[in-house]
Formats: sequence, structure tokens, C-alpha cells
Amino acid sequence: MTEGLEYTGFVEDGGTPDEDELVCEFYLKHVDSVEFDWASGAVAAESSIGTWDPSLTTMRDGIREMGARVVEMDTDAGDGRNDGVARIAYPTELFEPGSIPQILSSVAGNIFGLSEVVNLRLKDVVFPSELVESFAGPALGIGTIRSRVDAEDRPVVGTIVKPKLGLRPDEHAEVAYEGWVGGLDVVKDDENLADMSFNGFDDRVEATLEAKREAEEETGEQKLYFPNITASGDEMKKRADVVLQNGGDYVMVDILTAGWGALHEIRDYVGDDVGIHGHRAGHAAFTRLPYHGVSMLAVAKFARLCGVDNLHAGAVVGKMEGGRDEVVEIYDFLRSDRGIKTTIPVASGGLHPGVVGDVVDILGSETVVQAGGGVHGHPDGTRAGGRAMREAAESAGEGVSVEERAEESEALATALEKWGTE
Ligand SMILES: O=C(COP(=O)(O)O)[C@H](O)[C@H](O)COP(=O)(O)O
Ligand SMILES: [Mg+2]
Repeated sequence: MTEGLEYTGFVEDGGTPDEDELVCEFYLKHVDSVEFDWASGAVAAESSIGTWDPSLTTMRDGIREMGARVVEMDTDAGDGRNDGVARIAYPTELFEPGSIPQILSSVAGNIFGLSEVVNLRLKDVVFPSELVESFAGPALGIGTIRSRVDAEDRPVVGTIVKPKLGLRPDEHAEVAYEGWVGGLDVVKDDENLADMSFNGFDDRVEATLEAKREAEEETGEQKLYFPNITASGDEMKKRADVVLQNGGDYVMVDILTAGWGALHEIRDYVGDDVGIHGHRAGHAAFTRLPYHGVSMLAVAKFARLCGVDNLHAGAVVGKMEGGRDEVVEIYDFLRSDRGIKTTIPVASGGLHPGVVGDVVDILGSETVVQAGGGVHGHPDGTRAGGRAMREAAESAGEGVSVEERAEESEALATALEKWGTE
């Protein structure tokens, strides 16, 4: 019988991950009574095969070899007080193919609560291709989404029906219609709108998809509607059926409040012709603090593997937090070739026509740019707000400033007068 594995037995500093291993990068701060290698080893043990009693890692030969290994420790990468960055390599057999819940229960589970670990942040996860291939991934891909609404040379533009809650189905559909005929490609439900006493899901979807057809008729353009089906797995399937029965081709899921298992379920259920718009409501509970939690980059990787076609990924400008470098890195990942289809990033939160150019300058045109208040708050109403967003998107695609475009567009000029270009 081999020796039991102390936590430091999971450390192989200077080791190199095998190319078929999953690799996690953690920021870690530990208590005074332990050393960085001991704390990193504890994270590796607890997130793979081990526990606090070393003898249990050697119940029989072969188990020890499945243990995760700390292959790099950089204690210069922190604030110099019991902290640093550790990279940990995990043999693939530790993970259930195709299951984000099981992978997260390993590499983003108990380890955040280890008493010797004061702070822990899962900064990045690199998946080996063998694991990537076990996931459905997105159904559509960025190119398909942009071509569906004929937006290959500009960002896709959309709105969120506001007020967030309170409208009846017919009023919701009317707001959506106004946005679409104004020029928007996309209308979505807000993240907390589901099946309400004042706005039943079935009635809303029926009325809004009818409005979409009318707007398509009037504009001669294909439009998209993202109805929010967030609920239990079973209920989401029923709601997806309602969307499809009414001629819809997209659903919206609040992926974090619905949960990864439910997201897997709905991705399998809707198949490869229906888009999934992934909203990230709640992410900032654990993505926001630079020294604790799970990064939005890691969340974006899990979401793309599960198969969201669109993902809110930050806007850099606007009301929501999210530093430029981090957001650009997430956008680059979502658009990169990883052996599964690409996910189109969604910029949203406090945006309006005056900043669409900035969003495109920083994040590019392979983007869905959404504005709620920045459309419906237009002095001349939703239709004019939609027109202003569309003009701003077209000018961004042509490399023309919004100010210049505003000279030919009253709706855009009025938007700039109200909100400026900051
Ligand atoms: O409803 C909105 C935006 O409304 P408005 O345009 O009126 O601010 C979005 O749910 C959040 O901004 C999401 O933020 P993120 O995209 O950062 O997750
Ligand atoms: Mg919202």
C-alpha cells in the first residue's frame, strides 16, 4: 500500500499538465498557520480525490494517480500576504463527460469553504478537447444569428421590454411591435419576467409572436423574440413548446438562477434549430470580487459548453460593472474556434444610441447590443428609440460617427440630445 497523501503530496511544482487534463487557475489566500503549498494542495485534494485524512487517498492502487496536481505556484502574483496564484491539473477521468454540474461540484464546490483558505477565486478553466466534445455547445453560431436578421455588417440591435414587470400581454406585444418597426432586430423579455398573474407566459408569447409577424410584414425584415422561459426544467420544456407552437425560434434562460442542470435539459430538449439567449442575472454575486468567487470568463466557458447561443458578457460602458480587459477576453473566447459553435456576446446595461459606437469600437460588431431604458426612454417613444439604435448600429458598422449620422436622422439626433454620447 502506498503512503497516504498529505495535502502537500498533491503538489508537483514545476510539473506540466498532460494535454488531456483539465487545468484550473485559482487566486488563493490562506491563513497564517499554513503555507501556500499546503493550501494549494488542500484545494487540489478536496476538488479531486482527497480529504483531510491522508490515509483515505490510498484505499487501493490506482486511486492516488487520479489525484489533481498543483503544477504551478506563483506567490508573487498576489498582495504578498499569504496569497498567490496556483494552477491545478486534473486527470479527465475525474469528470463526468457532458456534465457542468459535476465539474463545478469538483472545481467550484467545497474548496471555497476550506477553513485554511481565506479567499479563493476560480479565474480560468481550460478544458481538454476530449471533454469539450462531450458537450452540445451552441446550436446556431454567430454567423447564423447575424444572417438571420441581415446584420452581417453591423451589430445586432435589440431592446428589453420595459417596465421590467407590470405590463399586460397585449401592452408587452405593443411595445415589442414598436421596437421592431422602429428598426430593432431583437426584442427580449426582462430577466425577472416569467409567468405572472398580470402577464401570463402563454398569452404574452402568443401576442408578441403575432406582433413580430406583423412587424416583419411591415418592415420586410426578419425579427427575433427571446421569451423568458426560466422555470424548473420540466416547466421550461412546456414553455418552449408554447414558443414553438406559436412559431417562435428562440428562448431565453436566466442560466444561473435556473441552474446548469436545467440548462443542459433545455438545450437537449429544443435541439439544433432553436436559439437559446443566456441571461446571467446573479453572476455578480460571485464574479465581481477580484479575490473571491468564480470569474465571468469561467462562467462564459461553462455557458458556451452547455450551449447558449447568446450570452450577456459585459459592455464596458453603461451601468453594469466589468473591466475592459476582462470583458474583451470573454468576448474573444465566445467568438473563438473551440471545436463547438460560437456564442454571440451580448452588451447590455445602461446603454443608449449615443454609446453604440463606443461599444463597437471596444468590443466589435459580432455583438448583440441591447438597450431598455435607452430605447423606451426616447423623447418620441419606443419606435423612435428603436430607430435611433438602428441608425447608431448602422453607422458603427460603416465606421461613421453617431454625430455625423445624426445629421440625417431625427430620431438619432433627439436621442443624442437627451443622452449625449457618454
Ligand atoms: O435589462 C437589462 C438592461 O436594461 P437597461 O438597458 O434599461 O439598462 C439587462 O438585464 C441588464 O443590464 C443585464 O446586464 P448584463 O448584460 O451586464 O448582465
Ligand atoms: Mg434586464
